[in-house]
Amino acid sequence: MFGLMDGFLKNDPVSLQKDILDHVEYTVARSRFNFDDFEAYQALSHSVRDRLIERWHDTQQYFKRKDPKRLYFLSLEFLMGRSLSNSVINLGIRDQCADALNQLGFEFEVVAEQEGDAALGNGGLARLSACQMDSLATLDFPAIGYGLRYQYGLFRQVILDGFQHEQPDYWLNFGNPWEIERVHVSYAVKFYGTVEEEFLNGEKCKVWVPGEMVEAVAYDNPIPGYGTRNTINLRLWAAKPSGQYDMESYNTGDYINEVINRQRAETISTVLYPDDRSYQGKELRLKQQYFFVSASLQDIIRRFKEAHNNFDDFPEKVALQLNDTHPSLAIAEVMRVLVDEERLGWNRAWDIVCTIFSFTTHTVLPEGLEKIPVDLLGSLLPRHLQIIYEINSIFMDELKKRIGLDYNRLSRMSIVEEGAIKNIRMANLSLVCCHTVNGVSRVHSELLKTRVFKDFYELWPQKFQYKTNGVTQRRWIVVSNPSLCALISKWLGTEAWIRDADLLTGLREYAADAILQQEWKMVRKVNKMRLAEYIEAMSGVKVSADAMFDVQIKRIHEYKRQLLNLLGIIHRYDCIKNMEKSNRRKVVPRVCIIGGKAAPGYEIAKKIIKLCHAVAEKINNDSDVGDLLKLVFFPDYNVSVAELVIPGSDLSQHISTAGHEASGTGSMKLLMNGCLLLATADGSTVEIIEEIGEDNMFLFGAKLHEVSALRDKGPATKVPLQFARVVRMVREGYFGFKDYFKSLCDTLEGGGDFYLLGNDFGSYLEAQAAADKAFVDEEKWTQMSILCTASSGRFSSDRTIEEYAEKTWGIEPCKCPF
Ligand SMILES: CCc1ccc([C@H](C)CC(=O)N[C@@H]2O[C@H](CO)[C@@H](O)[C@H](O)[C@H]2O)cc1
Repeated sequence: MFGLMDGFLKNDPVSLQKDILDHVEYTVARSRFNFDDFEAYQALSHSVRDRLIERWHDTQQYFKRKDPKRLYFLSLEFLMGRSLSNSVINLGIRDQCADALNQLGFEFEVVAEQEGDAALGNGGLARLSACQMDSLATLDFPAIGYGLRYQYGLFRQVILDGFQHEQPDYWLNFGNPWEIERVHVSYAVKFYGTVEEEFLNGEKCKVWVPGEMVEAVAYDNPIPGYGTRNTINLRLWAAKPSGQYDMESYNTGDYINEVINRQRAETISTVLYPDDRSYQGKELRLKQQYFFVSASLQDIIRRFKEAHNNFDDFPEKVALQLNDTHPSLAIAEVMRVLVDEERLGWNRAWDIVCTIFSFTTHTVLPEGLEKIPVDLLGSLLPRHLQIIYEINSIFMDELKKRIGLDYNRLSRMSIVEEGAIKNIRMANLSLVCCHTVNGVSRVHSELLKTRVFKDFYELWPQKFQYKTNGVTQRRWIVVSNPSLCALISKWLGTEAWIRDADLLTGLREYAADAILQQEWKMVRKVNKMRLAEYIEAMSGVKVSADAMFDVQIKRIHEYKRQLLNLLGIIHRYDCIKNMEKSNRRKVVPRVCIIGGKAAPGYEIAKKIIKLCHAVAEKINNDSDVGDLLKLVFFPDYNVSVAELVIPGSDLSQHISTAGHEASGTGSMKLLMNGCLLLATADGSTVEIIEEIGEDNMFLFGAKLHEVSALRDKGPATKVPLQFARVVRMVREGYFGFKDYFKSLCDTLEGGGDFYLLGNDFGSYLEAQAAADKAFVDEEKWTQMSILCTASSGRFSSDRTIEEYAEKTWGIEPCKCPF
């Protein structure tokens, strides 16, 4: 087992014990003879942090010496969750830590629960970034992640009387042992001001005279690989008042205001924008985007210049990944630095920029593409607006040569959107500049080629690729489901699958093996009982671990159709109520679990959460139905809740209207844990079907190519009676709040139903009935469950990263030898 000896720090339980007690005394400053679970967590975390720092130093030193081409992953969101368990597992010292704690009278699991989530992101995109950092480290790639160190992460969801309330997530309240403040790594970031023309050695050049300066200070978060010494860096920027003092105001004795003004600077990195739908074109959001882009690029160019003095080498040493359009101001920023500061000349600068940038979009809907009002950009970043105009006019000229004067197409492709409000289309800027553009599943990329970016695909087909998302099996099996992890290793006779998920296919031959089935069922039962305990503690609802645990856990969105799930539950309840008592023994008991946050301003999504509670209130207190059906809403769904729910899930729902989910990654985590999927053929589910076969999952609903025709049919679409009935039950107040739910019902009837819930309701109920039928055949179900895990290897983020490294970034592993 690796990890016995780290650098200077030893990893045997006695050494760990000593380090923990030293940190209790000297870091946490509590008596080593009297400290509680939280202080034990702090002390252990600092002991693990020390070991991360050793590996981090060795890795960075080695990268410095080898000077490989590096990947710089720019993302405004990283949903890291907890770090303790993941770190000790990737360092290979979990058991030693548990032993050390035990000897001090503490339980590892209890201590690990003390940690709060680092929730610096909204949902899919943010968690994907975190999974990809784990794979980049494990595969020894020389990479750095850059982002923002929000003081407030994604809001805490508090449910009062069934309504979502948002509470600030001040996650740094008790400090954060997993970050290292780098006071010496800081850069000034400029805003506002004007652009002057000056002559420098006879040449005209542009000089940006800023109106405001803010300091960006680095906080480093070591990211350990699994089974390797490589530990890479996630560098997050925090805004601090800049050092420059406005002496003027001091003279006037207006000191207080001066301090308050300077304090304002810090607001830039204060809070994460919690709305993962569209862009509100808010100035603070734009300031956040430019702040982290400018600091990151200053850091990247400083590192490059330490070893190079010719920018022609830049593309050989630097690959810049734009995680959606949020960081795409980086394109204009590199141009500004290379043209205005490094004086490289426009064309040479543009050639470099077009060689270093690649772009991933995570959005399907054109209206989800980011646009920045020209006025806003012009006042905050006047030089960047000039540069984007220049990029666009050159592009438009080239385009006219290529496609002639097709004004509709020219205006569709223009980076500048004319109209009442002129906007900059950040996706178009990214498409014009980046050498590679990809969607996050095969279906998604087809939609980009045929719809969203059709014009650009026809112009530059070679730029378009797809990289189907993945998730890390380290966090989503080894950390969150240790008993399943041990069982898999036992039957495969190796732990190599933890670094090579394709080896999971080795389970296929044992899928019908009675002994494995027995052990598999046992592992799942224990995880379900743990989940049942949590449900009772959290909601007071007693659930039976023998029931089918049916889960839908993801952000609340109309296109993800949590409402379809709820209408299905109402139908199931209604059927049970109207069923002969004698027939009830044929009913498959269900515990329905729904979890997810709604963007604070997203009213319809909030009504869906309320309806879920109203329906639960009715069903869970109906002794007539008893254990046959329970509905539980999991409040404050986050990474840690997912780690608890996923191992105990029998069936999971991924029921978005076809053509709306770019990929989906929750499905992959559940698949890895042997949970069966009830799904539409959307996003990455299409590739999951190919891996595990239609007969190992429950499919339903309109196919992608059918959706637009069905929409055009509108009110003519025939909806099953059951659908009209359950909608009427809600509309007529069967669950109360009649007026409050009216607008929700209106989205489904009278020609509405944009997401085709009515059209898909029939096949949805059939799929649910098929799941019931399969569940009672334990052998069959367990076989299907084993095959899900066995076929999940392709959906490891290791495969995703290897594809990016080879086909987009052109980077090679750089494994730290010692
Ligand atoms: C605040 C604005 C904003 C807007 C969109 C977003 C993200 C792009 C939304 C998102 O998370 N998209 C999801 O990305 C996942 C990872 O690729 C996919 O699996 C999901 O299908 C997609 O919805 C974040 C923030």
